[in-house]
Amino acid sequence: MANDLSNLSAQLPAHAAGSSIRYPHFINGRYVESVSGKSFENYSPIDGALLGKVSEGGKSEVDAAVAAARAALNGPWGSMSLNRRVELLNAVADEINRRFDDFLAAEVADTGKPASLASHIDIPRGAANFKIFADTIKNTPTETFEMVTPDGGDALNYAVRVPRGVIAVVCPWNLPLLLMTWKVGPALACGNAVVVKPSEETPATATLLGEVMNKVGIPPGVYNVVHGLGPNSAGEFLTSHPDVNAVTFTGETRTGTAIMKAAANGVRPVSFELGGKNAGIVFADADFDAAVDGISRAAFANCGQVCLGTERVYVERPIFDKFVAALKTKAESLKPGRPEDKETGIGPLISHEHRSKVLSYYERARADGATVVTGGGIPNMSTDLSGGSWIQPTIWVGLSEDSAVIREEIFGPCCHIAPFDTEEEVIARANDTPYGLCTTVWTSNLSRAHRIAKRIDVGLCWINSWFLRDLRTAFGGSKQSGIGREGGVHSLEFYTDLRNVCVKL
Ligand SMILES: NC(=O)C1=CN([C@@H]2O[C@H](COP(=O)(O)OP(=O)(O)OC[C@H]3O[C@@H](n4cnc5c(N)ncnc54)[C@H](O)[C@@H]3O)[C@@H](O)[C@H]2O)C=CC1
Ligand SMILES: O=C(O)/C=C/C=C(\O)C(=O)O
Repeated sequence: MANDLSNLSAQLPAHAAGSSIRYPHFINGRYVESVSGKSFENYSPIDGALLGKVSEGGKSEVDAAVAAARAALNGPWGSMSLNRRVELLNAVADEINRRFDDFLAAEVADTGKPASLASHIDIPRGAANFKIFADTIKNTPTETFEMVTPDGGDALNYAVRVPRGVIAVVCPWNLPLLLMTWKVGPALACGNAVVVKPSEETPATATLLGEVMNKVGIPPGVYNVVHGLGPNSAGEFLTSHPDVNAVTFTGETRTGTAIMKAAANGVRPVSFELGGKNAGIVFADADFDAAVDGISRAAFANCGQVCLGTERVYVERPIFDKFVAALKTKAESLKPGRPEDKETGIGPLISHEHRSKVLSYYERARADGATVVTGGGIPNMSTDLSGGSWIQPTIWVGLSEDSAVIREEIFGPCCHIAPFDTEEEVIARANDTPYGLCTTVWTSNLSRAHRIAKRIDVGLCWINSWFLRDLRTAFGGSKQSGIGREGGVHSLEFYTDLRNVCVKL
């Protein structure tokens, strides 16, 4: 039996002193190790130190978690009133806020991101994701239709939402708490039970959330966490488990393809938010400073590890040189450093493996003839941080549109900037990608902004902004960037079945 996780928050700050954390599964309200005793190591992106050992789940753990979820649905959770469920989810949000510092420490230990970023975005959103869907499920009506029956009588149709059942929640490592709760919040609000498979890189916050669930009185089995890897491991076993009713996933398009095949067995619905190669478009009439600031965030925030990020920037020719120079200044002002330091402007990548991938694109850009405006390599770090997966924010110009650097998702702090001359041309270039997640357009001409929004093939179009989120709105990607929309009532569409009841009067 693993240590119970009241120890996790106590252990995380102790990382500096060299202690090792255990990350157990959370199944049926209890922290447990794998039956096999297997585990894998988890390293700090900051300095490469061993953070701890994560239990490696297999078929037994997935079976146990799915069975616990099913039992909860057949037991107290399934019969709980909507009001009580909503009360409990609000209590989860309050408890995350009460333990804000513990979640912050866990998220920062996992990802190495600046604490200033996590405390503004990741942790507040972790709590908000429970509150918003508690509100949504309580306040969203369903349809009713009166009808005349063939015999001239009356009938009344009304729809009721019923939970889908056991939901598999497969998560990535870039925004671990935010993205996991973006799925768990609505899934539970709709009355489902979940089995979460966190990314192998970021086990902490999903594990810690188990404590919160127990503390506020969520019944055992409603929220389960099984750690492990993807293929031939917990991820694959979970998504192909016959008693899972639906799968929600955020991550790479290739992984989405594998999960979709697994979900096809048993015809289970999927909700996918996948990769992107998003374009940023800046017109000469834009508020220049706001555009530079917005594109800088879109390219470099979270060390470029945001699926909504911008790796292709198109700038109208009259301001091209000035824009490149200004973005260079921004990139060079982002100082890498310890998450807790106030001056830290950029964290490390998630792992050395991911850094090798990003660096391979940095090499590729050079080979394809790019001019490196800034960056292009690994920054000099102090000895204590030299084992981390640090990388320089990087800007290129001069690549042709068929370079892999322009076409493939890199998921690092980098962008290519190209000049454009006409609206027509830039729309065509922005749309020339198999992806369709989002775009960010900067202009003071609102007619043009609306025209572009209509013609860009994306799920999300930000005008004079980026990553401005209203959680009631539809969120998701077009083309190979995803299937379905979540957010507000759209999440209810995925996490419930709508049952029509027809009453002959
Ligand atoms: N939000 C996004 O769009 C993200 C994109 N990425 C991109 O994906 C690349 C690979 O990163 P990964 O962490 O390996 O992403 P991934 O998409 O392979 O993994 C995400 C999650 O899926 C699980 N998984 C992997 N294969 C699976 C399978 N066959 N069945 C079920 N679950 C499976 C993983 O264990 C993890 O929990 C990165 O280099 C980055 O470019 C990574 C993270 C987030
Ligand atoms: O829901 C949000 O606000 C953010 C979502 C971001 C991703 O899905 C991502 O970076 O993978």
